[in-house]
Amino acid sequence: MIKRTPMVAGNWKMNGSRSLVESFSDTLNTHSFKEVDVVVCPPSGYLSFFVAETFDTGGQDLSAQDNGAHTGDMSGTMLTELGARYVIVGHSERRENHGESNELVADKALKALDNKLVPIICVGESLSIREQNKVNDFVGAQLAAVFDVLTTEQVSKCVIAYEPIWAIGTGKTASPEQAQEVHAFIRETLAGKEKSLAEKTRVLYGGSVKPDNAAQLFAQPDIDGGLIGGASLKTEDFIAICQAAI
Ligand SMILES: O=C(CO)COP(=O)(O)O
Repeated sequence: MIKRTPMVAGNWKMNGSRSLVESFSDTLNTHSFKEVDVVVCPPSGYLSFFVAETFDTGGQDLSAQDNGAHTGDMSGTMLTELGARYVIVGHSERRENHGESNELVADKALKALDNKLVPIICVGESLSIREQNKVNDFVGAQLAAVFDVLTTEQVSKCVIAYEPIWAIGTGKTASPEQAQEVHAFIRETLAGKEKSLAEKTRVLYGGSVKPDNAAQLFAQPDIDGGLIGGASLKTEDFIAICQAAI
């Protein structure tokens, strides 16, 4: 049985400030996170202001292209040069607000790997999909698109994040049982490709994770940590969530 190191990643979305980056770095660096991998994903313009000693940084998106006439986009190489080790791909806000398809998300994951970045691939359903009892079909299709582009070996280098859209920023967390059910499905899907892939791959939960619900969620057998939005902007809350993952 392979032991997976838990992971907590903060997604600042389009929030924060230079002074928050500085105070965040100072406080986080006084903690040693030995048994949990801690990642902060700020808006990319802030990446180089981080002094990250006890944690890593990541981008929130990258282009599927290497360079060229793509105004406003950021390449994997650029993120790497700014010190990022991870990058979120396929967040539901990008899928919805920027029309990103399952196929484009898979291409972005591949581009991240090409640039030695660890992709955190987000999947998750809307409330209407859940109400139609189609969660597994929907999440299964999102994962299938990844397997169309990435080899099993490449998927083993990724992190998956299950983020039900109805739980993002709503204060409506999935219950530990609801989250575990989908995490188990994701792990079965990975096992369908290769047993060791399911054992190795970290699957995070995201959606209204707070210090008071994190421990219960992270205690589920198939939940390896969290992708945190709002609470990742409050240093003490974020640290408490990181500690709940150990
Ligand atoms: O979207 C999320 C992280 O990527 C979750 O956001 P909240 O934690 O604010 O619900």
